[in-house]
Amino acid sequence: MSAASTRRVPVTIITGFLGAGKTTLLRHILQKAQGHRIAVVVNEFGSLGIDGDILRGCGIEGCRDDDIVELTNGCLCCTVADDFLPTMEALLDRADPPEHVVIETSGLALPKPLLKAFGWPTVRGRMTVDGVVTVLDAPAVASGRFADDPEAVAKQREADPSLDHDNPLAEVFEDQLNAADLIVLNKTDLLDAAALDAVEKQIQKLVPRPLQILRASEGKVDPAVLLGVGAEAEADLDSRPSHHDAEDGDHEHDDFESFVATVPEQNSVEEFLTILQDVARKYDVLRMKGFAAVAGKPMRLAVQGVGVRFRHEFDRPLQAGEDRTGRIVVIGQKGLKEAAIKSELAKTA
Ligand SMILES: Nc1nc2c(ncn2[C@@H]2O[C@H](COP(=O)(O)OP(=O)(O)OP(=O)(O)O)[C@@H](O)[C@H]2O)c(=O)[nH]1
Repeated sequence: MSAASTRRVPVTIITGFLGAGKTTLLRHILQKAQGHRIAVVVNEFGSLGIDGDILRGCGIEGCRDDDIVELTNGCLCCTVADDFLPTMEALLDRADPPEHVVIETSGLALPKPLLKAFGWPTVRGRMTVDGVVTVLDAPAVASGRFADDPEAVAKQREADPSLDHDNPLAEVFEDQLNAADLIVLNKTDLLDAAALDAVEKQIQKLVPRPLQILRASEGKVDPAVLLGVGAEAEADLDSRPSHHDAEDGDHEHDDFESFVATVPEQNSVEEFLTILQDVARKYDVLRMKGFAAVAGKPMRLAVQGVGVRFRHEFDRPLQAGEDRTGRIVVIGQKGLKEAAIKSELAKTA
């Protein structure tokens, strides 16, 4: 057997909480890594296939549509055997298999079950996990979004000693940190130097072993660093503790909820953004993303919200006769008030 045929295809897993900047980072890598055959596997929670759309729309030369595979049938960490492994095998069995595979997990995925999948006989020996890259939203970490409230935890423990978190966000955050080979501290543009130093110290304390932390804005990290970690992470599972080790990765994400809300054609971008921000604030929404039409505008408006911080752009022309009803994915913690949010988004200002 030749050296080329025994070479294992390196895989990079990009994880990180909802809205941390995974797709932005991936897009940057694809733009900078021209000339390399990279296949991308995207998994979203509560999907309208938006991330796939964004990546396909990147206009990168040599990046073919079939190099971007979307897995929308639930969260990767729960659908490993049904969806994920067959997808990996199909990539490997292509006439021109990729040189590198990058997987963007959903923001709520626990990376460990995915890592374990690389020990399955059908892919073991053909692929290796080059590294798990965990993207962090620096201002969200700084604001304590993922930290437990110690008093609430103590109270909960009194009631049920088997519980160790009052904040499901903290649990996902820790699992994603514990699995990391490399951390990208993203959105550095939104914090000053002192706050960044403090966040970095906080993260160093939380990780189970010393890790390199790369600071980034708009996911701008050198692909050569990101895609050449050489960690062989699948062979090193024990040093990556997970809150769900005892459950053998069986994690139903029942701490979080998501739905798609339809929105009518809007009168103006500004008014629409105000509605979205109000809804995010009032109902503690974690993530919103989707599309809408605006009166008099021939282009589709794409909106992205992480908490109350929103961005928007007109991303593509709306076709003649295309439905001008918009659709927004809304994600939050369990108990999200779906009916109330849908009714607020069904109105225009
Ligand atoms: N200010 C600022 N915004 C950023 C940065 N990186 C990403 N964003 C914005 O943050 C939002 C979320 O970015 P995404 O790349 O979609 O995040 P994600 O982690 O892929 O999100 P999910 O797939 O929903 O979990 C978008 O509006 C981005 O434009 C950054 O460095 N600074």
